[in-house]
Amino acid sequence: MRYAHEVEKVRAAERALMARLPEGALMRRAAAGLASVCAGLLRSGRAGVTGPGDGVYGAEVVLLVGSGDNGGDALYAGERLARRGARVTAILAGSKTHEGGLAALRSAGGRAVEAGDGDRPVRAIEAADLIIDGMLGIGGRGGLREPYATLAGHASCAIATLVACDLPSGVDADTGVVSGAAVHADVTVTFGTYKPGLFVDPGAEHAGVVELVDIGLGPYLSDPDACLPQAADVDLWTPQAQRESNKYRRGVPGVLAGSETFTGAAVLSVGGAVRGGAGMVRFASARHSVELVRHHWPEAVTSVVEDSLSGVGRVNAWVAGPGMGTDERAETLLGEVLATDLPVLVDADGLTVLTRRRDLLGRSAPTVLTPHAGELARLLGTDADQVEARRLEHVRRAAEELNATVLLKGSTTVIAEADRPVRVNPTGTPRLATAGSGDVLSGLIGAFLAGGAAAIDAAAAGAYLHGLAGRLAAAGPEPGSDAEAPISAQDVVDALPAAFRTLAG
Ligand SMILES: NC(=O)C1=CN([C@@H]2O[C@H](COP(=O)(O)OP(=O)(O)OC[C@H]3O[C@@H](n4cnc5c(N)ncnc54)[C@H](OP(=O)(O)O)[C@@H]3O)[C@@H](O)[C@H]2O)[C@@H](O)CC1
Ligand SMILES: [K+]
Repeated sequence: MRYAHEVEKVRAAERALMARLPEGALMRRAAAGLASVCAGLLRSGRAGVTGPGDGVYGAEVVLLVGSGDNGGDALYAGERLARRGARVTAILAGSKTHEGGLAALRSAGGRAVEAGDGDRPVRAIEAADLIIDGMLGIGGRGGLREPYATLAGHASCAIATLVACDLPSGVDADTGVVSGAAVHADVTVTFGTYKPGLFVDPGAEHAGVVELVDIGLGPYLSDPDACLPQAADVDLWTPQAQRESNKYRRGVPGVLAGSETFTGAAVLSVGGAVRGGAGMVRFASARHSVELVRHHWPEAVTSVVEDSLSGVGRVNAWVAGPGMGTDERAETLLGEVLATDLPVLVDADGLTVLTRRRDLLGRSAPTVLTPHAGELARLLGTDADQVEARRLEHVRRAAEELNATVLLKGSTTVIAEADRPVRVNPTGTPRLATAGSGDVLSGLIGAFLAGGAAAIDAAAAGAYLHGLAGRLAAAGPEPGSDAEAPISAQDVVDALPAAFRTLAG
């Protein structure tokens, strides 16, 4: 798991640690880590001069330097690279410049130009092998002002490898929100702890590959605000098929989905549950949906239901909502599911019913809600645009107000439960924005809930494997190829076994 802390907590830890260290020591640690990553990039030939040598000697390095300590880090890192023979040019963009850092760079042979000095900054950026973005770090607020915005544009278009110091300038550290221009980095070297904005789009997408440099903040950091699960975590959260396990031990999800008119959602949701490792899936719906599910998934045990689930048989968790409609019948059946003391996942039409029946959420068993931005906006009585713009804030609020584990789908899927760090899913792909993809996710999470996983673990594992299956389906079987193709929700179902296999690897 990777853990992220908001700015306020980073600052508090920084103060506590700084009180024990000589002045400037922390900045020098950060700069040493930054310089070391940059030297590694130059050495590997990913950036800069190729041929014999260490890749640093003779490399053209440009520093974009802002007025705060982020600029200071960049200047001290530039000093280190200059001492190893790099030709370092600092472009001074702030109203003031970190004096110690600038003096150190100059003493190592580096030079400085003002951002407003004609075309010299642009020429330096165009000639660079590697650019360090030291304009703004955790002190940045709102959209980038000039000349930062213009420099961010030039640097992001340059052929040089672009390394962001602590975080890409223009990305909000706590939320990942980008308002206007921002640096689009290849690599971000972040200090002490990850920042939530590096996990969540559009910030995540601007950060590129993120490298964490340990500067000793760890013991002084309080609880994290967000975390990014890794394959090993997901492996722990997915119920393992023990050798002795029979189909009941692995857990039986019940899927309440589809209707006389809408059948596709039901087929896909059951598909997610079957491929999620459920020993057996019980499916309850209107006759037409039942017929289609029996045809596609003979392994499901089906029941035609009207206005009661009494004949469905024993289940360990419920998935309710995909394609089930929003009429009175749907409301009655959803009410019956939520009145049980079993874990329940509610998705799609089920969420629409909940907008008018919030009272159904007054339960003590685990509840997982899987809305997209529009559905969450309706549940919270706000606009979808607001939810999209501030996803972390809204998912946290929803978990508190709705008494549930809330998984907000989208460019970055985020999962919240009261009093816990938000889990951010690292595996999504825009290719998953396709009809029926969410239905697959609901069944998959349902399988994990039925297998005994805690609600937040089931949701995070489901999002991870679903995203990975989407990526694998889009990439196809060609190893090492970057080519991708559009995918259908059924392709995601079919790629789930391959996604599971990567966990073992
Ligand atoms: N925490 C740690 O443990 C460590 C932290 N370290 C480093 O310190 C960094 C934080 O430094 P910091 O506090 O000086 O803030 P920083 O990001 O450089 O910028 C502040 C300046 O930006 C300006 N400004 C703001 N918004 C703007 C905008 N939209 N557009 C344009 N300008 C804008 C604002 O100017 P003002 O609005 O006041 O005029 C203010 O002067 C941190 O990210 C890390 O790199 C390491 O050295 C060691 C360990
Ligand atoms: K930066």
